[in-house]
Amino acid sequence: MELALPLYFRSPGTLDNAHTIRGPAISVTDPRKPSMPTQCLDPTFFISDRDSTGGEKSTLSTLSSIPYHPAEQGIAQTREEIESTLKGHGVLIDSSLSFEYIIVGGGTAGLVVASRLAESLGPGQYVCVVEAGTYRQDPLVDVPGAFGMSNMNQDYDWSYETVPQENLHDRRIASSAGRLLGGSSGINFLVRMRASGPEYDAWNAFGNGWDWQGLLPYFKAEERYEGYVLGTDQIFPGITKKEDEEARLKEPEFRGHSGPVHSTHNNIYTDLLQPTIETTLKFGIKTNRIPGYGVSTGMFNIDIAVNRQQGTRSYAANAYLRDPESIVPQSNVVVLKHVYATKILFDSHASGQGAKAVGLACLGGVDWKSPSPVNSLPAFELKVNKEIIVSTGTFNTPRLLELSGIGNPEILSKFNITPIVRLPTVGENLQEHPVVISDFVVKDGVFTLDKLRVDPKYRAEQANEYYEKRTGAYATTVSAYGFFKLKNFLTEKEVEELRTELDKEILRASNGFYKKQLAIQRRFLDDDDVGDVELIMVPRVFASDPKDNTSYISFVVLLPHPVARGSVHISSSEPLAPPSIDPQYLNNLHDTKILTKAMQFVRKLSETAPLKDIIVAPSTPGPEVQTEAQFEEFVRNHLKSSGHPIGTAAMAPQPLGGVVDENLRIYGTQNVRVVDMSIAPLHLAAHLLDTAYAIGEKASECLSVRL
Ligand SMILES: Cc1cc2nc3c(=O)[nH]c(=O)nc-3n(C[C@H](O)[C@H](O)[C@H](O)COP(=O)(O)OP(=O)(O)OC[C@H]3O[C@@H](n4cnc5c(N)ncnc54)[C@H](O)[C@@H]3O)c2cc1C
Repeated sequence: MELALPLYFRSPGTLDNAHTIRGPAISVTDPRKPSMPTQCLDPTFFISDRDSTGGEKSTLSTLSSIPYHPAEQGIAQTREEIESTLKGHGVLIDSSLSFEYIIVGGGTAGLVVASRLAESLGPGQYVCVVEAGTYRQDPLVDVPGAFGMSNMNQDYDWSYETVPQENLHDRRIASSAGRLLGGSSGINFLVRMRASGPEYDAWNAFGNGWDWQGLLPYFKAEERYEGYVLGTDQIFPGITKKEDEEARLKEPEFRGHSGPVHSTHNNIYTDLLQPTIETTLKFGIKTNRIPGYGVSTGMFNIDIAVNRQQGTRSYAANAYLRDPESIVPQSNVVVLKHVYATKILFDSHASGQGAKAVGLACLGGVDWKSPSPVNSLPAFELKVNKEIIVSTGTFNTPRLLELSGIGNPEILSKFNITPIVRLPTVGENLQEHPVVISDFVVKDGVFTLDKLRVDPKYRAEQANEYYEKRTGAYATTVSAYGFFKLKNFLTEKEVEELRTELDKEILRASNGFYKKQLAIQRRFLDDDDVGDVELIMVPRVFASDPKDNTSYISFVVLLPHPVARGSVHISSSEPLAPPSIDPQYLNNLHDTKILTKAMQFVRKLSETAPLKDIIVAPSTPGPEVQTEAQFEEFVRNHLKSSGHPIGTAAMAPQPLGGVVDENLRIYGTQNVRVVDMSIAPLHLAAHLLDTAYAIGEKASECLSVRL
């Protein structure tokens, strides 16, 4: 039976009329699974006629091409709607009523703070969350197997680009950051992990008192660990039953079981896992049953942010807000969606202990795909009683601070912004993990997640399984992640050359903060508990334009501790103008050499049994890429952003170049804090989601409201 898309999926101009879907007719208000957004469950999402012809579209890209927005989500809020939301709380714009706290940015860390603050407020006291995006109950967010599909899509993502990168042949690099309620936790790859202990301890080298042991309770506070269905010893070669049992015994010390964000593991493992792990073991890269217990090196079965019972992404919006869909998600949290903060407003009469924030200037109703002129948008101001918490993420936080007059006076004066707080390092110290991806064609009959793309029957079965049980390939993401040392793939002479290279960078470092950071990174090179390179095995095509009926194995190489430091600054005083993002990728030999040699290592892995027994040929880069110079050229042409920027409002002493103190308060202000990944002073060998939640949890305590 062929079925046209239900009416509310239609979006003129975006949906090709010929693009119909096949499958059993299922009512969108199907009562069978009332606890779950029914839209997510409709198996017709996964079955398109284009796919069944074996055409170029994969199931997942079909998923991303469906304009799936319940009407209210796509519509920008008008001033009237914003006013009525506020009125519902007894708050009138322009009245003398004010919020106790305003959280700018309803993202990963921001929603933690909003939720925890709300727990401590009395009747009639409100936290206001101002979020530029909206709540998206949507398969591109909710379905775990759709990971990555919303990236660089303006409905979900700020979709930034860097300035041309000199060392990447002037390429501009696509740079994602979530623009929806839940922030980047709603568009990321659902990976959950913590860095190794010494890396958090290194933050304390900047005198802020933050370290691994101190952060552990906050990691536990955010986590609802659901455990394994299968024992890891049954899944990962190299892990014994005894190790598995010991890990379970240690769980109470390291795992949280009653926090809001779900954590579990995949239940489907492809034919690529065993050979990958057996091959990396041959290079001395051990398997690790307990990453997150203080040492996150080795290959491991990653935790994923999936609510196993519902089969959906667990993220800041649906974990920390009780009911993110309603206008009043939590009794004393007011969430303003589609509202963009343009400026923190300060009391011009305050003197003495620093600038005092009294409110926030906002624009409502921004249509991000084609923003109207600023003066035609509803503008309003919110008043704050206690504090403003800036949680707009590493790219947008320096933008908001600079637009508000907090930053380097030279940059501010270029855009005729009067400096309120002179902090020359706002927007500096940008650190980002560069990644390079390669993939290989695998032999026929080897089971990979490409089966969803190449096999319509399997796809239909999996869609039904997801609909019925919320399990199967659509509830599955990537499993095998690992961090390892340079010595695992380089000779001692090569490692020594890289140490020397880093020593030279330390001597060249232009300021004390950077010098100190590099000295720590130099120490990390000799610490077996801190990874120098990350390897992710993606069990499907990830780098190539896939061929029909062909399956792939992909490897992502990521550099956890780059030497490169970049910046993010405003490019205009016009509040909607995107910031100028300059990560300075590969501006040094150290980063270039490690990434190049790691790519060569991946090729070597592919030529080593048992991996080589399932591989037919390299696809991207192709077999013609052989020499170190050719691999380096490949890296320059293909390097991508990981979505892991940090550091633009670093937590460090002000004389050293810090923007916030150990309580995350911005120097020179009385009541403005930054709570997001921009406060991290030094990068981590980890994906950042859990750390962002932990920062939010700890910040809530800094605000003296809980524990
Ligand atoms: C594509 C991608 C994949 C990733 N994959 C993983 C992964 O699998 N695992 C992992 O651990 N980490 C991953 N990360 C990193 C991790 O998700 C982020 O580091 C973390 O979520 C950042 O949290 P945050 O609170 O700093 O910012 P965000 O979560 O990005 O929140 C910032 C919020 O502020 C809002 N905002 C910004 N400016 C304004 C303004 N002026 N007014 C109003 N609202 C505003 C934004 O819309 C957003 O909601 C990924 C990141 C990306 C981008």
